[in-house]
Amino acid sequence: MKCLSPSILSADFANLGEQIRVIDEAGADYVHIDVMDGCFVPNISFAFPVLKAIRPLTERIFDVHLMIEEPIRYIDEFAAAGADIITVHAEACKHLDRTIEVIKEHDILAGVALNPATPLEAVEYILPKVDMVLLMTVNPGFGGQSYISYCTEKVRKLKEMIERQGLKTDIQVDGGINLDNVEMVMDAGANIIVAGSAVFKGDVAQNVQDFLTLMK
Ligand SMILES: O=C(CO)[C@@H](O)[C@H](O)COP(=O)(O)O
Ligand SMILES: [Fe+2]
Repeated sequence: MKCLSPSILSADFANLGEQIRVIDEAGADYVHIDVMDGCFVPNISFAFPVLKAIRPLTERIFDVHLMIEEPIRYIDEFAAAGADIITVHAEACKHLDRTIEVIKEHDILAGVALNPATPLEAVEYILPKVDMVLLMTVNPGFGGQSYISYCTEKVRKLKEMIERQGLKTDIQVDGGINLDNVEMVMDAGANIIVAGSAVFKGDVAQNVQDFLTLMK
């Protein structure tokens, strides 16, 4: 199944509720929520109060990407705030397996994210326990950056690793995805597409529809 997950990091925060309504009505499957702590990444975004405020506005899947050190400390709160998927960075967890177990205790989906330069071996043993692997295709921390080209090969290799293990794990790509490269990453094996600036710059509803057309 292919899904579009617009990243609200690039939304107009003064009109966040309205922008969520627009992506929902235009047919976006997920809402990608980037949480940054100023420690794991050199930027700070938002957390529980924002999730709680927007949760009643849409029934779309809340796809929460935690760019925070030791996320195990906050899983319960993100689950209570309405997350449907919680993705943690392998690089940020001292005990990745335990962190995934804690997410699963909430009966929600668990994802593991890797920075561009982190080898795929970091997820090899945890793959059977996770629902999704998020491959960062830019260095995490900011929207609006350019896609790192070596990541296409990484998506392909991850797809092979998943198939070798007989799994159907989702592959999410995140960073620098636009209408010009979305087909390339899907051909490589990605099926959950995050797009921030490419959705929220210009006509948001039209951008969502254009992505969905290419993703059919
Ligand atoms: O996690 C992140 C950045 O750290 C992303 O989700 C970005 O928010 C994607 O934005 P674009 O690269 O699509 O503009
Ligand atoms: Fe993200």
